[in-house]
Order: sequence, then C-alpha cells, then structure tokens
Amino acid sequence: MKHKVLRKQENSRMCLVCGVKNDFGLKASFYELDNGELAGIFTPREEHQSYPGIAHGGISAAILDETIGRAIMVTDRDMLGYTVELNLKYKKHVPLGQKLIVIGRITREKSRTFEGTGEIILANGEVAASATAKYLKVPLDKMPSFQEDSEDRMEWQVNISENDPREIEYEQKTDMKTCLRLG
Ligand SMILES: CCCCCCCCCCCCCCCC(=O)SCCNC(=O)CCNC(=O)[C@H](O)C(C)(C)COP(=O)(O)OP(=O)(O)OC[C@H]1O[C@@H](n2cnc3c(N)ncnc32)[C@H](O)[C@@H]1OP(=O)(O)O
Repeated sequence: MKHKVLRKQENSRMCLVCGVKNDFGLKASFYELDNGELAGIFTPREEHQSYPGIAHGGISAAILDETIGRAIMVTDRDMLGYTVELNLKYKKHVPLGQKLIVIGRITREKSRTFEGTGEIILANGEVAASATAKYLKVPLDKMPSFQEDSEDRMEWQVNISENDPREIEYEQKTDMKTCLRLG
C-alpha cells in the first residue's frame, strides 16, 4: 500500500543519525506517513562498516533507536525521549552504499514512558533487523541543549530537499517481509 508523506521531520546539527553537520553520521531523513508510522531513509557508508561491505550492528541499533524514538513526534511534535531499553534482532546483513528504509511506530504510551517497534527494510523488501524499544518521555524544551540561542536549537529544523519522496509504498506482511518503493 502507498503511504502519503504528511510531514518531513526536523534534522539536528550533530546527532550520529540525523545530524546534518556530522560528517561521520548517517544524515538520515524522517517522514511522517498517513498511516501514523514514521519512515527513515538512510545510506550506510564505509565509515559505518563492521565486516567489509556490511554495516556495523551498532549502526542498525542507532537508526532503529532513533526511528522508534522519533515516532512519538507523529502525534506530539514537541516530544522526544531518552532510550531506557532497546532490543534488536539481526536477520540479514545491512549492506553499505544502498539507500534503505527504516519504519517505526508507537505501540504503547503511558504518562512517563512510551514504547515502539521498528524494522530496517532492504531493497528487496526483506527485513534486515527489527527492534523493540522503550523511552522516558522528554519534552523538547526540557532537553539540556534546548535554549533559544544555542547552535543545536537553531539548527533543529526541517530541511526540504528535491529528493524528498511524496509517498512511500510498503506492505507489512505476517512473515514481517516488507515490499517498498519510493515515489
Ligand atoms: C535542541 C534540540 C536538539 C534535538 C536533537 C535531537 C536529535 C534527534 C534525536 C531523536 C532520537 C531519539 C532516540 C535516541 C535517544 C537516545 O539515544 S537517548 C541516549 C541513551 N539513553 C540514555 O542516556 C538514558 C540513560 N538513562 C537515564 O538517564 C535514566 O535511566 C532515566 C532515563 C533519566 C530514567 O531515570 P529515572 O527517572 O530515575 O527512571 P525511573 O523513574 O526509575 O524509570 C522511569 C521508567 O523508565 C523505565 N526504566 C528506567 N531505566 C530503565 C532501564 N535501564 N531499562 C529498562 N527500563 C528502564 C522504568 O521501568 C520506568 O518505566 P515505567 O515503570 O514508568 O513504565
């Protein structure tokens, strides 16, 4: 099923996953979809390698952690979280040099915490890694670096690009295999 992109989320300055000025980072972009899920797009590079040609498992953990953590922003734009628990299953190698998709969603929300799940999807639609995670809620304005005049605050912004997809197509099947296409 095709899912319309409703909103691109903000990128940060130096985060390993979304920092636009972090030259060693993934520079991932995140898109809120019309089904309430969050899609991330990223391309692991040589800097992110474990064995030759394969992304490090810690990189998969980082992108899944961030995608699930950011999924809370789909319903509350001013909320983020501190990760308190992250569990991963590594099913396939994550290749370097290919554009990949990661999907995240919130599965449970309480007053102080939220939980979610996510998957990294390969170009052929297979799930390379899946995760469940739990976060302590932290309103954006309570983040230590959130002062109106700080560099981090100023550069926390939506960066529109001509490469941003208008829709993303994927199907969540019962065996967790997912097919996708960017439009
Ligand atoms: C200016 C703007 C720039 C923005 C730029 C943003 C960049 C965009 C990033 C977005 C991406 C987000 C995703 C990446 C987010 C990280 O990477 S955060 C970094 C990694 N995580 C951490 O550093 C957290 C370290 N832990 C801590 O500091 C403390 O444990 C905490 C989180 C403050 C909690 O402390 P506390 O308040 O004493 O916790 P407590 O009351 O005991 O527990 C609260 C809840 O958490 C649970 N919990 C606490 N600890 C644990 C644990 N270790 N294991 C399991 N459960 C636990 C408890 O069970 C409890 O749950 P409930 O029973 O309420 O369901």
